[in-house]
Amino acid sequence: MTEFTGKINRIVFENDQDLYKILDVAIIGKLEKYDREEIKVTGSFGDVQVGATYTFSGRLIVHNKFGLQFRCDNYKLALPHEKGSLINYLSSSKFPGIGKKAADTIISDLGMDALTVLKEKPEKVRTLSISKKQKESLLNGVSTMDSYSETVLKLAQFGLNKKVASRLYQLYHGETLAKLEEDPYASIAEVTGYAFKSADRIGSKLGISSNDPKRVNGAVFQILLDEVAKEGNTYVKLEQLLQEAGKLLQINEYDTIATCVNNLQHQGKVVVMGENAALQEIYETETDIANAMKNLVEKKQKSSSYGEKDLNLAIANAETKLKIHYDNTQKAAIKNALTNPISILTGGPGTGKTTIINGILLALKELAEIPSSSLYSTDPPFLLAAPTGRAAKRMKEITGITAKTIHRLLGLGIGENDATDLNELNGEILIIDEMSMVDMFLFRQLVSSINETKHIVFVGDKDQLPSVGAGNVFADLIKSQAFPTTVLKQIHRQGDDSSIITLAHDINEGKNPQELFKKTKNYSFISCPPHEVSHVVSQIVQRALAKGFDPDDVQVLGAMYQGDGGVNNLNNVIQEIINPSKKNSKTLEVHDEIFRIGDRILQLQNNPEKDIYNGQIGKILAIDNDNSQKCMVADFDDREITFSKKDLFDLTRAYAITIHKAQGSEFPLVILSLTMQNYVMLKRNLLYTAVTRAEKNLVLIGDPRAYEMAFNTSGNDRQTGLTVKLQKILNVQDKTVQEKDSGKNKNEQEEANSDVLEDLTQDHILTPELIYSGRIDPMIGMQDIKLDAKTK
Ligand SMILES: Nc1ncnc2c1ncn2[C@@H]1O[C@H](COP(=O)(O)OP(=O)(O)OP(=O)(O)O)[C@@H](O)[C@H]1O
Repeated sequence: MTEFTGKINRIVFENDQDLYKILDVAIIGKLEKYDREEIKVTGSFGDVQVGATYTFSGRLIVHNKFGLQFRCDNYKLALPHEKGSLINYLSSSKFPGIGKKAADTIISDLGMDALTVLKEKPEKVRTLSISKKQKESLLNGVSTMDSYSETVLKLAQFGLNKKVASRLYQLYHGETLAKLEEDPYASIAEVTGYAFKSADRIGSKLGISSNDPKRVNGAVFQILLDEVAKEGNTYVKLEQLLQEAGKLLQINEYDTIATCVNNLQHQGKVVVMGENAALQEIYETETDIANAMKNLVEKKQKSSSYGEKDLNLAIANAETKLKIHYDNTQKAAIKNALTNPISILTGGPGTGKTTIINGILLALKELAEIPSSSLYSTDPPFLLAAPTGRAAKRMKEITGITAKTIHRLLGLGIGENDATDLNELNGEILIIDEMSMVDMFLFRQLVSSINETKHIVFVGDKDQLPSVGAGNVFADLIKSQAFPTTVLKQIHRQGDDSSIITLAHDINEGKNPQELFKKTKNYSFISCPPHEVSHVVSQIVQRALAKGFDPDDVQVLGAMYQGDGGVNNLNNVIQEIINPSKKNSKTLEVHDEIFRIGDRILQLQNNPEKDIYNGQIGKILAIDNDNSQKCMVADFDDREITFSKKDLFDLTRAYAITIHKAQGSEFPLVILSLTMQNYVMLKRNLLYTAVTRAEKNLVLIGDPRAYEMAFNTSGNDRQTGLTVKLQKILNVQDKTVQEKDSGKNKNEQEEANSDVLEDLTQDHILTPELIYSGRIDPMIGMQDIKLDAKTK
């Protein structure tokens, strides 16, 4: 470790995302083994000031391109040592309101160590004969004197790693320690990696007691957050919340926990509705969606209504153009789309969803007399979008009309755009495909960006796995019965691949389980124990390649990353077969994974800037180890995308991927592995989603019991509140009553609607009094636990 003092001449590079900076520093005194006057210093820095002097510790390194640099691990502000400089520093912009005279007073009263003294004993400020405002300014300046290294060191003593400490610093700057010492639990979820366990390490060092409200609040908050992030649920049963919080806190004072739930409610962080509790933000997301949907439905009057005769004629013309005959359900779907402001289309593979989208567009073009020139322009009146690039591409291929990812359509995450600056959506029609993949947050942004669209059609397969992000929007929209919905059941796809489709529909309907284990032309089952999965997979892959399959067409799917038969291990095995290491070939190593040129890769996060999305598959074209900003180039759907070293954390190899990541993609040959190691995940919608990824061939391997279990366990059971909110706000139940009681006048009806709105925002929030008045018993379900403890 070397140390030197220097003055920052300028900040050459800084990054908004983290604290990494490159500084141009003039050396004061000497830096060992370096004889020039200036040096580039790199590392993580807080709010360092140009012109200020710091002591840097670290080591000299040789950068491939830029030569000798100083990599700084730790640094400290070097306070001015002689009076003139200290006066200049105190009267600088860092301490607004303090001039040379006040600076002189401070030094005369507290000496040359004034700043250190004030940092350690801020109360000494009282002894100074300067104004109140100047005292405040002085203490402010002192508290934010760069303390990044100090903060990281202190947080390391609390067991926080540098990454988390840096993220906290980025948020709170010089006040990080003060914030955490005041309430370590209040920052849970503010930065990635800082959860209850981290907060609790600080809490216990600070001597915060186990039932301290701050600690209890933190645990309650953590349980609610986990429920959203891990389970995708938008609320938790109060009983479960109290139990789990008790477990996390290791206390059984459930009334204390209930009081804290109420306090969080008063603070506007949690909402209690009946016997459930939700994070305020999540509750509001669902409420916003319900409100936006209501507004869209109310624009009904503005949506064009076409006569039955014209509709039939337009559909018949579309049939002629496409050379098909729509069955009656398909025709009903097209009519639904063209006569309602919002409609829904759901169906399994091969039921004709894409063919119907085409029909809707062809018929609408004729009915609304849209000229072809505007239809095929870059800004068409028909807005087509899907959550993945792949699905958008398919829509475009089939309809010929521009289709975008939802992110692109909204301009989300691109450039400076934030949630308040989204594109306004206007057009004759908006069609969203692969709706099951859209989570509640993206959906809220989508529906709140719609300005004038006469028709909106949501298309998808409600029985697929729900979105990766929280909520179960598509299923909830359908369940609410608030929108005309067509459920397609008839399979239209014919040919070699149809046995897989029949199997998929059987799985979905829970019919004919024996079909899973049959050997057909398109699919077969191979039974093997978990420790043999990787061997069997490698045999099948080799056989498929020998039979002439293109390596890009072979996709292995699993349920989990870890374990012998997990996706990570399978990637190692298949990479060695499909893309083995060659002498002198360039490789990149990230997180124990080796990437080679030619590797198939998977993007793990949405990256609207690069226009690549979670679940998208690409192929590595080039690797440059010496260029950290452009270390990899990969092909994603015929576009060359450049990756920096940091971007690589969002990539993994894609020879084997999880079923969740495969949503929205299809492959000619799918090899699916399921064993009882995947116990917790074995649900029908997982198996159904996996099987429907296979276009032509499917090999099922693993434990037959695992397949049976998945077959017999219903899925799509997220706890969400959207259905009820939609039904209330759109008065779904009352609609039937209204039909019977059509005598009700308009004013009465409007009154009823406004009651519902009120009910949605007010009545569902339980006050603490209500909890204690017996509607919610904070001890619900706890009796058993106590009993258990006693019997033990
Ligand atoms: N009414 C019909 N008559 C004849 N063929 C049809 C009809 N409807 C759909 N098809 C054909 O069935 C096949 C599947 O249709 P389509 O691709 O639209 O289904 P999908 O629901 O979008 O399926 P997937 O989700 O698997 O892509 C296509 O080849 C399509 O041309």
